[in-house]
Amino acid sequence: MGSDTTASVNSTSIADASSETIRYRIADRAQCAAVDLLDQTRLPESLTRCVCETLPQLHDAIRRLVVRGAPAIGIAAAYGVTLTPIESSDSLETARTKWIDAIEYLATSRPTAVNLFWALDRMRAIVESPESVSPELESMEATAKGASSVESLRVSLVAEAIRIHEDDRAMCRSIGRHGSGRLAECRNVLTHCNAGGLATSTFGTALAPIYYLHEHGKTLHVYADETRPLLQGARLTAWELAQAGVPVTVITDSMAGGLMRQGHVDAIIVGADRIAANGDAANKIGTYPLAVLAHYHRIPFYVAAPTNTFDLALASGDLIPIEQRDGEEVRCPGGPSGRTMVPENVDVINPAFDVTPAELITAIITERGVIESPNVDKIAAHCGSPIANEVG
Ligand SMILES: CSC[C@H]1O[C@H](OP(=O)(O)O)[C@H](O)[C@@H]1O
Repeated sequence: MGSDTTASVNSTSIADASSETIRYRIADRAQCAAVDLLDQTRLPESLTRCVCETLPQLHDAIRRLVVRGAPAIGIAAAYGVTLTPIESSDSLETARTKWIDAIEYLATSRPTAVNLFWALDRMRAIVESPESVSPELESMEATAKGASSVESLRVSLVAEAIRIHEDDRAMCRSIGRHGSGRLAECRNVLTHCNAGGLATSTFGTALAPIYYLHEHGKTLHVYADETRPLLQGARLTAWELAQAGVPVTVITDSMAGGLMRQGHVDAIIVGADRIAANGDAANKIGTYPLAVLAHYHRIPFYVAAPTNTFDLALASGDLIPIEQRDGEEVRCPGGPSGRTMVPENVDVINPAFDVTPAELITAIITERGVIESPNVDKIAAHCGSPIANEVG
């Protein structure tokens, strides 16, 4: 294998303590590229890297939440496409077929976060676009010289994956800027699961306004729901906020309502995995009850997400596919080595997400601005796309 050149995205912001969530390594001719992931299943006890060199390794890493968070799995999957084994003898047509097969395989890793499919669609567009192959490489002379149209297309795919990564960095910072005005007067903000730098390229979505304000001298206190069963809030949000010097208190999910009733929560901000055309938002299980409690207690409830989290083909949140995960995650909260907390002959269910109706969302904060009281017309205008067909 040639000498490795780690093409990581350089860290610049305070949230970048975790921005090394995803790194990409390019070897000579990229026949041995690798996607280098911070293994989020090992946080907060250890900082362990999981280096994926094959499609099955990357698929498994997404499936096991080694890398997780809607934008982060999109970025990882985009890089994952370039891990596709292409033989030097492959024709352009054969290579294109292998890349499309890889895209369709990676699309089976998790069903809910639309960012995964959005990123894979961007990669598919490169594979299928004639412009992705340098015209001069199409000539017989270039091929005779050893240049390869397959090589040209592979380079275009790597470039697109890096662009997806870089675009996400810019989107997260914009979300931070747009959301900061909503939280600037708050003292205590509650969040659920992890929608920070670990869930994105860096800086996060729900945590972005908090990091932005912290960078500009206004530091909030954050209540982090532990977020059962996988505890992304306790393990990941608390870790990255503490790394960034933002005061954070972990609470059990069941404590949130009491804190709101006592007046200890000034606002709630969460991420999203998929937002339907009418503004209904799917997010980590336990988000919907927070929205209901916030509505009852008249506390602002914000969803922060880039516009590539909107799925305008779905008219309502009832149509969002909800990932059903292994019940073992509920039975053994400490993981395979932990104690079983549920009697063997008792059933469990483990939906990874729930859906919050748009009417419970005060505003959706994106990289383009803020959608107040979201509805289908405002979202279509905001995203600049045709309105989804009204069904159901
Ligand atoms: C910035 S998207 C974060 C979003 O993704 C999380 O789900 P998971 O940890 O299963 O990937 C959760 O819903 C977060 O809000």
